[in-house]
Amino acid sequence: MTRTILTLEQMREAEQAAECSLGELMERAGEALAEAVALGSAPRAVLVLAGPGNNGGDGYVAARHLRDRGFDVRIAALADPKSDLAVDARTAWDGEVERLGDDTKPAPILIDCLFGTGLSRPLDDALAATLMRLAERAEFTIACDLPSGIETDSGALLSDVPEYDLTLALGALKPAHRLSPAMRHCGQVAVADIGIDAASDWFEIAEPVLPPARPEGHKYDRGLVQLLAGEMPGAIALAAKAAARSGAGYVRLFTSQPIEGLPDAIVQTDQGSVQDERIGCLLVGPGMGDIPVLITLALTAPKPIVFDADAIRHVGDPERLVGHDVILTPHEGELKALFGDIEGSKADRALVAAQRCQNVVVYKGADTLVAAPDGRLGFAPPAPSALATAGTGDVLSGIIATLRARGMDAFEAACAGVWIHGRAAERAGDPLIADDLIAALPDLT
Ligand SMILES: NC(=O)C1=CN([C@@H]2O[C@H](COP(=O)(O)OP(=O)(O)OC[C@H]3O[C@@H](n4cnc5c(N)ncnc54)[C@H](O)[C@@H]3O)[C@@H](O)[C@H]2O)[C@H](O)CC1
Ligand SMILES: [K+]
Repeated sequence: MTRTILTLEQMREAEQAAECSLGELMERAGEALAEAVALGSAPRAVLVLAGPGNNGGDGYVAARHLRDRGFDVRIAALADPKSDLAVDARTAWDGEVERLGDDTKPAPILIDCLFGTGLSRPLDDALAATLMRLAERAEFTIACDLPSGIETDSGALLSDVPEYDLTLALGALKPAHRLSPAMRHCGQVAVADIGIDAASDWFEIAEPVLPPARPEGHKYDRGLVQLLAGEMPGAIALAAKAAARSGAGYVRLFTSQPIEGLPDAIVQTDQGSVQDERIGCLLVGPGMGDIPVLITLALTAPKPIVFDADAIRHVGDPERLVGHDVILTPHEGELKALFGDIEGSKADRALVAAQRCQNVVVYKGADTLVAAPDGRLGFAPPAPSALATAGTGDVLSGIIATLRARGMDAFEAACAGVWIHGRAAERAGDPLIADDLIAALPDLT
């Protein structure tokens, strides 16, 4: 199921538009938090850290529900509640409230309800140190909505942040749950349905529905991926194999020198035209090197194109791509080479890039994003860090080119490719090499 991602502003609007009262939202949030803890542990000692805002309010509610479920609950508060909702939640808790500090004793279960989406500045050093110490001493750590210390829209760490076992996102995912560096601190991320129902163009990329192959179809129905080789054969060979193993009907490589070791089914030729109507998608860039004329050639083709790696660096001006049907797959350095410095969070940068070239941009990294010029933004679910090895990007471009050639729309193909690539990495294990990803593709495509 696709999970919606809401910014701080959208979250506040959604809260106001909710059919129930804000108090009811907080009650559901606290109850969901207690439920999540009870699912993960038999009743035992719990320490709830409560902040001054509504995140703290959720903590008082959760404490009440956990005590009802037989947990031995302590609350340590940073300060008295400031918001009306949090005051009400505090009042409904008839147990003791400790003052949070250096001498706060740890417990096997730690619930962090210090700050959520309202965090506006770094935690004080002493508070951050206390949080780190208590998290280290706990066996099960859970963050309410967000780990405290994280900026919700950018995913930046404003101070030291523990790595939690579980983060319970309230109402919807926030950008920080799927952006680096914050995402690595969230642990497993579950979403609690508290009655907020907001639409957004931002979402977590989910398992794709791939186009079925027609039983009576021929090889061109399954897609002809046309690759243009450049100076270095290794990268384009990986992309070609990935394209073939992702279910392309036909993979053809224009190359002046045959590349050794490729399956015979991948046709290598120095003849042919990018004008061939049967081409489903062109792929240019892996191993291209310094042959920018390949970009000019590809842009004469009347068909969709994937530009990866060196091709991105050689486009020159993003506006050159306007009016063409292109998917760009830059990592950080390539994005900067083509678009220069763009202000804002990674999400902002991805969308600005897509706007400027009027095409789909797959902005790669530990937190890959897929941006469309119309404002849609897909956030990749976490993928193994073992993907940070040479050649994995070539494999991704090969997968995306095949999905595009199989008839998927550019944004859908890019999102699906990113999802499949991440799952292939999970299957390949750690450490992996790019070839291991290719071996995992047939089961996923
Ligand atoms: N969105 C929903 O539908 C619901 C969200 N809930 C929870 O409410 C928080 C957001 O609450 P808010 O009061 O806006 O913010 P916080 O609790 O995160 O903190 C605000 C509070 O803290 C002060 N502050 C900010 N940064 C610092 C700092 N570094 N040091 C000290 N103090 C700081 C700030 O001035 C405010 O006073 C959301 O995440 C959910 O957990 C509700 O449950 C209802 C449903
Ligand atoms: K929190």
